[in-house]
Amino acid sequence: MLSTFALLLGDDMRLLRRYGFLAVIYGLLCGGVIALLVPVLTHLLAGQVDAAIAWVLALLAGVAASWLLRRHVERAGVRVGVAVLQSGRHRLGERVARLPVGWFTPQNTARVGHVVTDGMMGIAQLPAHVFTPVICGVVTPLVVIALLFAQRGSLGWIALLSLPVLASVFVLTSWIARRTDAAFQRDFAEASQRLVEFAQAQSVLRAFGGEGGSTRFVEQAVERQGRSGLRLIVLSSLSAVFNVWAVQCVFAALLMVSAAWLGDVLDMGVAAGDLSAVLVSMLLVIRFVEPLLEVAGYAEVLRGAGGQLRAVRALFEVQPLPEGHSAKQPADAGVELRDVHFRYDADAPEVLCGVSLHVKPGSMTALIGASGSGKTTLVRLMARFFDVSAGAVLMGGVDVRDMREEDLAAQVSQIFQDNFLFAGSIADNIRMGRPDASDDAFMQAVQQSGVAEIIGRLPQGLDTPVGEGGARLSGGERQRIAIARALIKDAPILLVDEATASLDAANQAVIAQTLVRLRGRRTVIVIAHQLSTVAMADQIVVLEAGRVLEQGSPGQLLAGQGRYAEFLNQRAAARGWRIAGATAAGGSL
Ligand SMILES: Nc1ncnc2c1ncn2[C@@H]1O[C@H](COP(=O)(O)OP(=O)(O)OP(=O)(O)O)[C@@H](O)[C@H]1O
Repeated sequence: MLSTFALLLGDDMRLLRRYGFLAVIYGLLCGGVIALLVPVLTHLLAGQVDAAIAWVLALLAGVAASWLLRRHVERAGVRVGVAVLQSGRHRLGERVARLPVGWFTPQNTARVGHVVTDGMMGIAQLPAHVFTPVICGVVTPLVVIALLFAQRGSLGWIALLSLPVLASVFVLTSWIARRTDAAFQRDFAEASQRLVEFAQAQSVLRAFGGEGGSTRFVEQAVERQGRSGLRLIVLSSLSAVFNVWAVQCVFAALLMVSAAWLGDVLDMGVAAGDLSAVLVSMLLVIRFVEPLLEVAGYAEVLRGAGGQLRAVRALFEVQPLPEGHSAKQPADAGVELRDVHFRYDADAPEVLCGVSLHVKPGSMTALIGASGSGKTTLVRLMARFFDVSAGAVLMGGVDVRDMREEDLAAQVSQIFQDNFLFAGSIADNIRMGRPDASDDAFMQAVQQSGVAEIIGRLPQGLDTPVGEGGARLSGGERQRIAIARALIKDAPILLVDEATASLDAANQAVIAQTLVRLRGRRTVIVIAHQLSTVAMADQIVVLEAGRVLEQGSPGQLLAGQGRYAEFLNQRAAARGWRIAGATAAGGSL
């Protein structure tokens, strides 16, 4: 717990240390106030009112001091909370910003969102609202134990020995509840995923009358979530009951010993002084148990907080890509892959198995291959979304792992399928490609990308807000803005995923024109889906199951009568089946 706070707070950890120190002092002071009750009660029970007055005054001073200190503790706790929300979020943000781009899957992005919002808020509230009663609930009983020892050894021993027993019970119950909670969170996430999937797939389900199967999956997931939710409720309430019950057992044991002592005093007619000692001890027993009951009540909250802290810690534990520090600049806009191997996870199969490739500066390379052959992975490695498992990716002769992030970013621009837009205006999103671009360069990118046609239709033109993630625009419009952003960046190497699935015919044409325009002026590496694109490439690379099957100019590959030629022949044979007007040059792969 503390180590996660240290990760979040950094230098501000001193605030937590100060808060902890004050909370311990406050717990000791509360114990001190209880200690003052002993002489007050002893004198009052003995009828020595005058002697009691000084102690009563000391007691009142102690109560006032602890009230004042409590305010300080609370303020210190709030300061820690504010530091968690400010520097903690900042530190987490810095960490997340250094993670590999490829790590940002929808699942991981949702994780970050959850941690930064609910998780951090929950953690920020811990010091002020949870830690203070818990720290006092541990420190104050320690003082009371010393007082009990002074009153009667047996009571002191029972109280002292009860602490490790209670700690074990709390740890055991929270371990059981934590395991059940983990199962519930897993089933909850799965049920939510199924429900979202079900909602998103409505058009398909209704068109194909396939609701039955999908509803069954949703129902099964919701049923599983219901079962694990019920188990969690039962076990967590049982844990809470068991914790309180354990404290009550300690209370019962202390009361029994006190009652036996009282019986001895009454039976044996010992001096009245002993009777007041028994009564004072009984009061101490009550003051010993009270804070422990409070701690038992917080066990569930602490367990929940533990989950949030673990989620934060897990984010800090994701390893960022090592930073490159070489000041060596790429010699040209060439790209080279040297015997590249890659797997997404250590225990996953290899997705790329020894790919070697040389892309000349200013040339155009078309990557083609069946779905899953590794085309997207290959261009992701060029943009250093991940690092290769073995081999090397070089830009202008420099290994991308040695390049500073800004140098690599300046070298490469991308037009991929999952283009993200920020919640600014269309102009903001385009200018992001190169904030210092001239107005001429900006307008050129707007024209060339087809954005001019979009803004002509919108009353606010370039100032139209795109909404969160570009939600107010169509997929095609988002794509054009992303193309404009890539064009304005003017990086020497352009990586393009010509994914036809997400492009309408007009946008396909925009991409095609962009490629034609840039051919020979920039190094273009394109995951090609259009035959026209493949035909104009200087080099075609055919991938199959993570290996380069064929590589060469369109003419060479055709002459080689390999997979590419086979594919073109199949296309030619099938052309008779195609709707009039579709030519090889206009078909899609
Ligand atoms: N983020 C990921 N985590 C784990 N495996 C992945 C991930 N992305 C892709 N893969 C796997 O890597 C392999 C290659 O995928 P890749 O997307 O590179 O192929 P592709 O040729 O681009 O396919 P497509 O044309 O369908 O986009 C596939 O088996 C895929 O399941």
